[in-house]
Amino acid sequence: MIIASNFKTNHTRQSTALFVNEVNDYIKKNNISSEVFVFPTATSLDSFEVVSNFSIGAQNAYPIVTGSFTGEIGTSQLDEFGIKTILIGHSERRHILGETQNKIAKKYDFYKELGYKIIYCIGEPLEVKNKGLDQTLEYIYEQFNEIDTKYENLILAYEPVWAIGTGVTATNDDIENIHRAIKEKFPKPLLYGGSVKVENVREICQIPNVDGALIGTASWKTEDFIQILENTKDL
Ligand SMILES: O=C[C@H](O)COP(=O)(O)O
Repeated sequence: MIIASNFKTNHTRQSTALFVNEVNDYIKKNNISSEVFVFPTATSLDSFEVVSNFSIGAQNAYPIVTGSFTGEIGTSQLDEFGIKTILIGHSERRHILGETQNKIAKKYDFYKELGYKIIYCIGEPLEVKNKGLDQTLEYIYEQFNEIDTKYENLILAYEPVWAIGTGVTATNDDIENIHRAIKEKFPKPLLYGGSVKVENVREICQIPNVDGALIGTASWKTEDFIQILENTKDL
């Protein structure tokens, strides 16, 4: 399984370090074989010493080494901490921060050329979901425009926008149908994200074509994230 925690705009430098160290200890002591990712805020990135199946990634970065892009970070800031994993295409960046598909594709190409592991997010808003499965898939496929889906270090994450941070998880049938369709077209590891919780993570991770979960809200307390890892460790 692949289990990822996206901190979004939560946690401080200090609480991130406590979280990462506790999770690392748990993974080590319990021989957890899942691939685990944590995406802290940019200000909380650091040179954490973690086991090989645990990676710290960037929630976002600009496609540049260094330059004049106020408020952004580039690869020289990521290199300082050995960060080689990045989230691209998250719905909050698409819909709240206005990243277009073209900009996302440029960022994707830049980080692909550098060999980063990319967790690439796709997902539809409620008004699209309400039009039915065909239109939902059509919308999702457009989010692959100009994206090299054959890239070896690519992990996909299907996150319906209406399920993110709302407490409303997609139904198992919805997840199964969408994951089957995406997987047929793009055979890459595929995570589900959107109100995954301690209580439902195991069931969701057992749906066919679900290779893990990308979790926000329910992953921010150390004990909850550890419980999520515990609930999925044998899958
Ligand atoms: O990146 C994570 C997703 O946006 C899911 O967030 P959530 O678990 O709070 O719904």
